[in-house]
Amino acid sequence: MTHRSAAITIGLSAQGLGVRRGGTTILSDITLSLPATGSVALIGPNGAGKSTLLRALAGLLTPDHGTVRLGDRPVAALPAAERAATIGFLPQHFAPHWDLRVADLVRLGVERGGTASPDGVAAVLATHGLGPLAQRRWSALSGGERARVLLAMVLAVDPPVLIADEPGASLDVRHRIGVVDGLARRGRDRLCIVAMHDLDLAFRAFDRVVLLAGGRLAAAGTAADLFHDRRLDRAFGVDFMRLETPHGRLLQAVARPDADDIGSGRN
Ligand SMILES: Nc1ncnc2c1ncn2[C@@H]1O[C@H](COP(=O)(O)OP(=O)(O)OP(=O)(O)O)[C@@H](O)[C@H]1O
Repeated sequence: MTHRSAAITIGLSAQGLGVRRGGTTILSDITLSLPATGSVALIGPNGAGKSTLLRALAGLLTPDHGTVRLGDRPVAALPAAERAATIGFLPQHFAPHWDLRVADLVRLGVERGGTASPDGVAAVLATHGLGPLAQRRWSALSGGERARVLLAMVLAVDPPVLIADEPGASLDVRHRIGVVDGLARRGRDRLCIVAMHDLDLAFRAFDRVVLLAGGRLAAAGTAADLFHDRRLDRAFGVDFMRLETPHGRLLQAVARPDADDIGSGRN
């Protein structure tokens, strides 16, 4: 039985989402509707609530208020197997229980996707340029190599909805562009939501941008529209110079004269 064909025709939405942890409000009144296909960059300053929102959208965290729905079905009510086949989640931090070899980790992903042949594993390794690392154990990988293995495992399932939390954070510039561009391209026939700090990549590669600030939805819209929105400057506490080039949109951040001196540790 496959859930993919049913899920791909429906979007993901949140109504009145609120999350509190340790007596603190982390997310407040988030209402958001995302289509069945498209690439969505989730941006916002440190601590804005991006990871928390992604985990709530993936059904990995139970909100204190509101509901997340896949189409018209609450994500919380989906059987675990159906949710896992429908919503892929790429966490910011991951450690496997066992110190497995790369090929075995990829096999786990391929098996979850329902194609457990050795060819399937080899193809996934080749697609992600992981052939040379196939026999390496997880503990012997660099941070960036681990991120690429994790991505290969999740993409092997080929879920109709993919949620990724800063997948490019530990990657060098070539791999970051390759991975994040690849995720954005999934938006042509899937829904792909990616939290990221690289604003240039967000505005160049993604259809839509969602801006979080202080646990609230500060703005959401097409990348073209939001690029010019001054709420960006307010959310990040800087002034952006906006450059539109043949290669994409670029934001050059300029510190405000009255800004706190974050690097000194005195703020
Ligand atoms: N279990 C918890 N208890 C208390 N506070 C928490 C808990 N989990 C997260 N927070 C706080 O909630 C806020 C949002 O965290 P979250 O990780 O969602 O932000 P983020 O936008 O992903 O940040 P970053 O860009 O730094 O990764 C932070 O201030 C964080 O310290």
